[in-house]
Amino acid sequence: MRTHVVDHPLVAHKLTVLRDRHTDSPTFRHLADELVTLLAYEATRDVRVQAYEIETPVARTTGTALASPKPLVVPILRAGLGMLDGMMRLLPTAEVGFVGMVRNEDTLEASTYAERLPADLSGRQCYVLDPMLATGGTLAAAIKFLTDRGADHITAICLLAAPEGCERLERELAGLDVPVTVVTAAMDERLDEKGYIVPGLGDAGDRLYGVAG
Ligand SMILES: O=P(O)(O)OC[C@H]1O[C@H](OP(=O)(O)OP(=O)(O)O)[C@H](O)[C@@H]1O
Ligand SMILES: O=c1cc[nH]c(=O)[nH]1
Ligand SMILES: [Mg+2]
Repeated sequence: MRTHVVDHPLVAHKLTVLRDRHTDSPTFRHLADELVTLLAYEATRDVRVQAYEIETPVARTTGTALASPKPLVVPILRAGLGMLDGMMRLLPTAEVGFVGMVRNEDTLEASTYAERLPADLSGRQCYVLDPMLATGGTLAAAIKFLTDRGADHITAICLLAAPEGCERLERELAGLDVPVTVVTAAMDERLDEKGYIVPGLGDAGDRLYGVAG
């Protein structure tokens, strides 16, 4: 598994405002949307393309188009939904699948409450959207959903990651022969005793939607 921390002054600034506890939900949603588009630019460097013939006003030429089958974008509900528009801005023709997962705040175990994914994902690139990679339980389970259906290339886009989550993901995906890359705006220090990322930004779903998670 590869982890790519995007190092860009605009990413760092927007993340700073996102973290600020005084940032309200409308601003939080707007910034999360902008950040995802910046991260998606990096995360799609290896999106599959195919040759595509066109005619310019001057001459015929061969360019590229997204290869078929189109990539699948998978927001992990709730908080991943706040990243969907920012991703689709760059991949408007991608297909979207949904997985709803919630972490039990006592056991920190993730469980699935909704899932709408194509049954067969063989040969598909998948872009998983989840703002927080904390213990790694949610993302590990979501990625297994996709590889069990045949996905052969996985990129997770996160706003924040914790070292513990990356290590767990590394362990849980070790035997997998599918390349998995995590693209994140920052690698934070650690998790606290409640499994929250430090310094983090709080509970992403609550920050996005203004209600208790
Ligand atoms: O890496 P983990 O330890 O699994 O934690 C990360 C998950 O925790 C939060 O989800 P939460 O369960 O709060 O649901 P929500 O997205 O609906 O807020 C966040 O949105 C991630 O999905
Ligand atoms: O810091 C954290 C950890 C898990 N989930 C969140 O939303 N925030
Ligand atoms: Mg939450």
